[in-house]
Amino acid sequence: MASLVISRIFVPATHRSLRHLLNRKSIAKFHNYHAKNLQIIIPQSNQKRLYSEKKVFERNKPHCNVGTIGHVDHGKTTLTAAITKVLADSKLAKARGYADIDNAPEEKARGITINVAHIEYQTEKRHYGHTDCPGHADYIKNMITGAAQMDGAILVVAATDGVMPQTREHLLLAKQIGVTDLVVFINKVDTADKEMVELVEMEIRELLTEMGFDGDSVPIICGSALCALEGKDPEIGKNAILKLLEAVDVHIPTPVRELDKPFLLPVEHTYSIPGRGTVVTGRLERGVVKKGADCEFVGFSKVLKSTVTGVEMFHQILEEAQAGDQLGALVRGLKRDDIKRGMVMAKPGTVKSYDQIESQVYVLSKEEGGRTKPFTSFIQLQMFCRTWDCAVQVVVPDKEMVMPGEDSKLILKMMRPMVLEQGQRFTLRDGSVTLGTGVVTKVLPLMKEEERQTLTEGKKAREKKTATQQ
Ligand SMILES: Nc1nc2c(ncn2[C@@H]2O[C@H](COP(=O)(O)OP(=O)(O)OP(=O)(O)O)[C@@H](O)[C@H]2O)c(=O)[nH]1
Ligand SMILES: [Mg+2]
Repeated sequence: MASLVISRIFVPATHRSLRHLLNRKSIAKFHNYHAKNLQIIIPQSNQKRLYSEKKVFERNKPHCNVGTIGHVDHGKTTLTAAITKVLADSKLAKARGYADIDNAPEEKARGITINVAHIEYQTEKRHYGHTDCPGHADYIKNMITGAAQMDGAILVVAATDGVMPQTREHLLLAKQIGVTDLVVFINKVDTADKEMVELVEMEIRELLTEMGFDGDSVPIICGSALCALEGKDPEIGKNAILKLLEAVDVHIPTPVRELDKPFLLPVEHTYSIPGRGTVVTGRLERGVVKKGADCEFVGFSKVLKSTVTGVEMFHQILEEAQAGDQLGALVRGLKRDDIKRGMVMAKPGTVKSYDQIESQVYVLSKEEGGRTKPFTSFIQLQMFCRTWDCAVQVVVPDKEMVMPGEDSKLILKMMRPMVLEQGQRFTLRDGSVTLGTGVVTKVLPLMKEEERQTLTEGKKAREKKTATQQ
């Protein structure tokens, strides 16, 4: 609910301590108002100063990207909040409340996570970027993008439910995207008895082995995120969280980053900051980005040139962003609407868009959550890669049809050209079903205009047909 604005405070440009002034509580106290009912207006000139007063990020520990995955309502967001709370006690994080993480109005109303959220914290050993993924089946698309940024994952399973459909699906997707290192947290042990927790642990180990993870040696920690968040029962609360973090420190290795390659950042979000310009965020896939670097945005049939005028990580200024960093880059001369999620920000001239590829795809079996029936050429699917997704038409080159559970060569014709490279992994979905996972084996020359038109017309005709059938 929007709060009633009972006063507007104009922060003067000449004030000496902006940071002090921007403390809502202190202004409210000074003016005798309730802090919630205050609107603070900052002139543009001050916003620039504010930016320059930001703390500089100290790179004194290795950076690692982790995140929470698992079935809806098993406690991923509660665990994320609990981790920051426990680490805040030793000044290694800023405590983030549950509502602070799920902060979109629809998320609050439905009590579920829809968008991925990025949170920062540290242990003694490493600095972490943590992605809290949604569990609900409707938001699998956001989960795929979220998991694509992780170096390792924390799988959350509620002891009250055990393994559920999205536990399986998330594990499978994580594996396909290339997240192979895992730690498991069995949550809600405050409401389950000991035998039940043991059963759930066995069930998880079995599932992990079945899916090709090392089920016997993946660390499984039991606890209650809610108890940790509420400061109750330290054995299953705070101490369990500390055990979990230790397991993450030890079992999720810091990946070797490709620092010497030209930089590439798949754009996850774009923001417009009044008085400053446009900021793009995402995880730097490779290379190093510095203030002043020339860059190019490629994708959706566009190539836009720009310059990076500032780099930040979790609201702190970075001298230089390195591969693996979850960063925000301020870019010159482009509007927020010019850049779209799914584009790639790269060193000029180093990446190209393609609309046809040859690939090798593993088609999931029915038991793995895939299709029940085989498919033939001309099926239309949705391809997910980095932060973009795009409709594609399939050509099966050397056989009649592809059965679930099979490995096959496929040619994919995309509705629009996007940045792709040989060796890149992707996921194919058919409506709400994950059909398969593949790797680009060869990029093909761009389609001719007529061919593209037939493709888009075919897509429209099919869409019309399904609409009339419904
Ligand atoms: N009893 C108990 N309840 C818990 C615990 N952890 C979380 N919960 C409750 O479980 C419900 C779901 O928690 P969330 O953290 O929103 O679950 P989630 O996995 O983030 O859900 P999605 O993001 O929507 O997939 C909330 O009502 C929590 O208060 C726990 O350790 N014990
Ligand atoms: Mg959540």
